[in-house]
Amino acid sequence: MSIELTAAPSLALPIVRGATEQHRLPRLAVAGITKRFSGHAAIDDVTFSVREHEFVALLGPSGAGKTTLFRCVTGLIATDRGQIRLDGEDVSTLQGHARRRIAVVFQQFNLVSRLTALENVLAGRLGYVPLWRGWLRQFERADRLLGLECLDRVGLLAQASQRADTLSGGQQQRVAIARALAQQPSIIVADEPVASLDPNAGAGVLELLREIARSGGVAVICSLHQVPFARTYADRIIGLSCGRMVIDVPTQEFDEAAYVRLYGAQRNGSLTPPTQEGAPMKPPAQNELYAS
Ligand SMILES: Nc1ncnc2c1ncn2[C@@H]1O[C@H](COP(=O)(O)OP(=O)(O)OP(=O)(O)O)[C@@H](O)[C@H]1O
Repeated sequence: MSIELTAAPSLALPIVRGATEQHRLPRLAVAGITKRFSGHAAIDDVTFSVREHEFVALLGPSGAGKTTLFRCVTGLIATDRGQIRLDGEDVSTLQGHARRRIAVVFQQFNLVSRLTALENVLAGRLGYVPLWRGWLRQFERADRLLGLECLDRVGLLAQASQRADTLSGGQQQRVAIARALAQQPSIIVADEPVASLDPNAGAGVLELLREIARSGGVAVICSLHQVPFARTYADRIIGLSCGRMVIDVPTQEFDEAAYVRLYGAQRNGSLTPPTQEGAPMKPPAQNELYAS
């Protein structure tokens, strides 16, 4: 298929090489947020930021508060205390288009199975077109071209007219990422995006998210249960335990002590222990990627 992309709003942004941490703009800034359910703090005084071009992995045991944190960040639930800013704006005040700058990728893809890959991607444009156009699925040419560009970006241009429910799990998650890109987001919040995928498809999806962060101005924060995946793909690792943020380090500094702080003592010996306390661990071997 040959397409002319010049009419569509472009996703192509220059790769920033050599840009230091200080030069990168904070996309998401979370300051001292707390969320309680029936008096119990699911997240407690959490502070961190995610900068443009950054891929941050959020780790933590079950019940640590990862989903609650994401629900606060995406505005699905209100916090009891603290502030969340997107590109400097208070998230709780964002309306319409501005709210679409936070895109979410779910574990279960959340595609409409009877629609094509392209139609699913165009759902990412719904906040940008008049309501009646969305209902009738009558999108402008520029939106359709943008949708195709997004599918091309995730390697699925050839599947544009294929029904979503005929795609593999890995392909469906790529369509979901293309839909997120169609929102032209400042940040992509990915809630366990590889939990339903086999190791190779999962690695492909994380590689794609990392590439999106690096080559565009988009920031990515991604919760994971696979520590080796986080160590392979993330620029930075933050960790929640019992609702509190206990780790916020560049990935190469995520050592044995950090692992134990988050999860307690290792039971399966899947991560190579450091030679001395606090020393960085070796990058994981391919067969370790799904070990923990
Ligand atoms: N709507 C709710 N009402 C009451 N308690 C809740 C609610 N949502 C979350 N919680 C509680 O908040 C805590 C954190 O839950 P959360 O789902 O955020 O953890 P998680 O780290 O995402 O877990 P997992 O990795 O298993 O998905 C848990 O104790 C949970 O029971």
